[in-house]
Order: sequence, then structure tokens, then C-alpha cells
Amino acid sequence: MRQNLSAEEALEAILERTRPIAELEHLPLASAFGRTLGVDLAAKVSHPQTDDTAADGYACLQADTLSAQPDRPVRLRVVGVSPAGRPFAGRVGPGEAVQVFTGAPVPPGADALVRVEDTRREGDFVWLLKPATPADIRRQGVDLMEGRTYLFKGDRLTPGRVALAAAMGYPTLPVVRRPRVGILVTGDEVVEPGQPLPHGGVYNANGYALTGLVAEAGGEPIPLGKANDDLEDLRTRLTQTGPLDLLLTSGGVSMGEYDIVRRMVEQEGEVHFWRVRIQPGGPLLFATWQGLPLLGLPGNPVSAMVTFLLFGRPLLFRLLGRNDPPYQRLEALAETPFEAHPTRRAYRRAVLRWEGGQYRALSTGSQSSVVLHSMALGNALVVVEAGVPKSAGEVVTAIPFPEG
Ligand SMILES: Nc1nc2c(c(=O)[nH]1)N[C@H]1C(S)=C(S)[C@@H](COP(=O)(O)OP(=O)(O)OC[C@H]3O[C@@H](n4cnc5c(N)ncnc54)[C@H](O)[C@@H]3O)O[C@H]1N2
Ligand code: MOO
Repeated sequence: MRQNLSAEEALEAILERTRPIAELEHLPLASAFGRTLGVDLAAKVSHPQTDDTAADGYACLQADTLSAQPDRPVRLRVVGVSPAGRPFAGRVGPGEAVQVFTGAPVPPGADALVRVEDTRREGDFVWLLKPATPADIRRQGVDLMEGRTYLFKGDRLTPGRVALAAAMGYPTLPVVRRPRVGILVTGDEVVEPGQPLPHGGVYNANGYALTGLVAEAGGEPIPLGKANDDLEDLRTRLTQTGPLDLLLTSGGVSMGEYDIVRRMVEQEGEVHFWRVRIQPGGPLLFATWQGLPLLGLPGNPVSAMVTFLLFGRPLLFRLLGRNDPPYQRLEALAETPFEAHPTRRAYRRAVLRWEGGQYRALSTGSQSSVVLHSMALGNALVVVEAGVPKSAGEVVTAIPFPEG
């Protein structure tokens, strides 16, 4: 078992043991938002399918119209009308024009367009007050070329990408099956909200934090309830589940004799690492137990959430095969000091706001791992390297919390 890893070493150890899920599901477009595309997708059609018009007006031969001016308009004979979806069947010849509407294919023979506001209609004729130009012709394939790949395996399906898949002709999309993530909280003292709180008890916050974080990261949260500080209870709850891709536990990973998650995986599994040089989240544990990866998150609510963001979310992204980074980093101006830890990298909770053309980071106050309200009040972590405190006015690196 490796111990006291840096955050980078811990992340690498997790990712090198995690393979993307190969199973795909085929979903209708409207159900695919937020999912991860499972294959590269090539356009089934070109868009525009053929050269078409970008404006309402008259299509004609540019050469006929070069001398047109408001006081010396050029007259053309209108030989047809073509709305979008109804191409003109004939051919435009010299001295002729076809009235077209936005999205109509450019009539054969025509090479330019004049907008309707630059014309005057008179019966079967139209007066052009300006020369026609090709500027309002949209070229075939300027958006999509048939056969070319525009969406890639691992792309998160944003509204723009689902719309593009629709434009490319796909009614359904192959998406990666969501990772099934079992979530187990541990601790004799942990009580469900709604129950009376016994002396020394604490309401289960972590189970809900992790359910939300897993769903937001693209996983399927599977709550496994709570195990008491008892090996048998823990084992039973972790085995009475359907198939899972990952086990997340909260609590029971530090030094105490009741730290049963750690004891169980030490006895019955393979511990890949325990303890990372970060704060909060120092006691983080990663193991394989009964063939399943198990990420043992520390019980303090802030520690559980921060370690999920830094390690659990990248693990889920790897299972999904996602292309985008699991979290962003940006620079911000510290508005308050951010304390360092002497030997570990600290992740301080902060309120990040955009003002005066830059991000500014303000500490949420007490940085104790028990202060869960710092996660509700704050919207980012400020990274403080070991032994290097940040003063107000310095530039810091911030990791915004993912939306959702
Ligand atoms: N002697 C040492 N003690 C501790 C160390 C250490 O290095 N040496 N590390 C401390 C750190 S740092 C952390 S973080 C915690 C992590 O401990 P565990 O993961 O074993 O967690 P527990 O002891 O079970 O619980 C810690 C804390 O969190 C509360 N908790 C637990 N589950 C929930 C839940 N579902 N919802 C809300 N709150 C929860 C629990 O009541 C405890 O207060 O260990 C330190 N100790
Ligand atoms: O690291 Mo513990 O995670 O400080 O509370």
C-alpha cells in the first residue's frame, strides 16, 4: 500500500486503474442531453444540402445587375417564386429573376441575390435598386459536409451537440451507459434527517452530497444506506447491491479503531493508496474490494465533497470516457488571505465573483472540515500550496464548483 501521496500521484493511481465503460445505450435525441457520446458521428447529409439563399429577395444573374442604383434601377422579369422547400423547377436566364425566400435552393442559372428591401415590384417585373451579389448565397456544406465527422466519442451532449446530431440526420444517439455508483455512509452516530437526533448524533449529510455530486458528474447514484461501525454490517450492505462500477463510502478511513472501511479493505481487498497530502481530505483511501474499485472518502462533510470533486469526479469522467476536463482552473485575485497548511496542499472554500474584468476570491470564513455551510456559501476552492500562504491582493488558482 502506498501512503502519503501527492494529489497528482493519487489521481494518477486512480486513473491508471480505471477503464472506460464499453456498453452503449441508444437514446432518442430528447433523452440524450448531458450524456456522453459513445462513438464518432459523421454527417449523413450536407447542410445546406445545396447552395441556398440566406435572405428573402430575387435570385438572378449578377452580370445583369451591375449598373443598378436607386436613381437608375435595373428591371428584370420575374419568372417564378421559390419558397424554402420548393425549389424552382426551371432555369433563370438573362434579364430574368426568381423571387426567393430564405432557405430556398438557389435557382439553376442564378449566381446572385438582391434583398427584397433593395427592390421595387411592378407586376411581372422587379426593379433592382442595387446590384445583386453572391454574399447572400449560403454554400452547400458550409455547415456540414456529408461523411465528415463533427461529433466525437467522449463528447458530452450539450444542447448544441444534440442539435447538431439532429441536423446530421440521427434520430437516436449511442451514449455510454451511466456508471452505477454505490454510495454507503458509515458511522454509528449518523442518523437520517427526520429521525430524532440522539445525544452525540449527526444527521446524514454526506449521502445526499454524494448523490447529487455523482448525478451531476454523469453517474447513476445508488444509495446503499448506512452501515454501523461494524464490519459485518458494512460487508452485508456493500454486497447486497446490483452490479456496480464503483463504490463510494464516507467515513471510517482515518486512524481510529472504528475506521472499519479501511480495516475491511486492508483485510479483504487490495489498498492502492491511503492518505494524500491535501487538506481537507487527508485520509482518502483507494482500494479494490471484491473486484470493485472503492473510493473511501473521509467522513467530515467538507472532506467528502472536496475529495469527490478532486478524485471521484475524474474517476467518473474516465469511466464515461469523457473528453472534457473534470474541473476547471482559473486565476483570481485574492480579496482575503488564504491560510496554508504546513505540509499539505490546502483547498480553501471561497466565493468567486467576476468584477472589474477579473475573478475575485473571498474566503468563506472558518475552513474547518466540519463547516459544511462553507460548501453551500462558497462556489469555488482556492488552491494553497503547502507552506505558502496567500495574502489579499495576490493572484490565486481557483477551481469553481461544477454547476448543478
Ligand atoms: N488520530 C487521528 N484522527 C483523525 C485524523 C488523523 O489523521 N489522526 N484525521 C482526521 C481527518 S483529517 C478526518 S477528515 C477525519 C476522517 O475520518 P473518517 O473518514 O474516519 O470519518 P469518521 O471518523 O467516520 O467521521 C468524521 C466526522 O464526519 C462526520 N460524519 C461522518 N459521516 C457523516 C455523514 N454521512 N454526514 C455528516 N457527517 C458525517 C462524523 O460524525 C465525524 O464528525 O478523521 C480525523 N481524525
Ligand atoms: O482532512 Mo480532514 O479531511 O481535514 O477533515
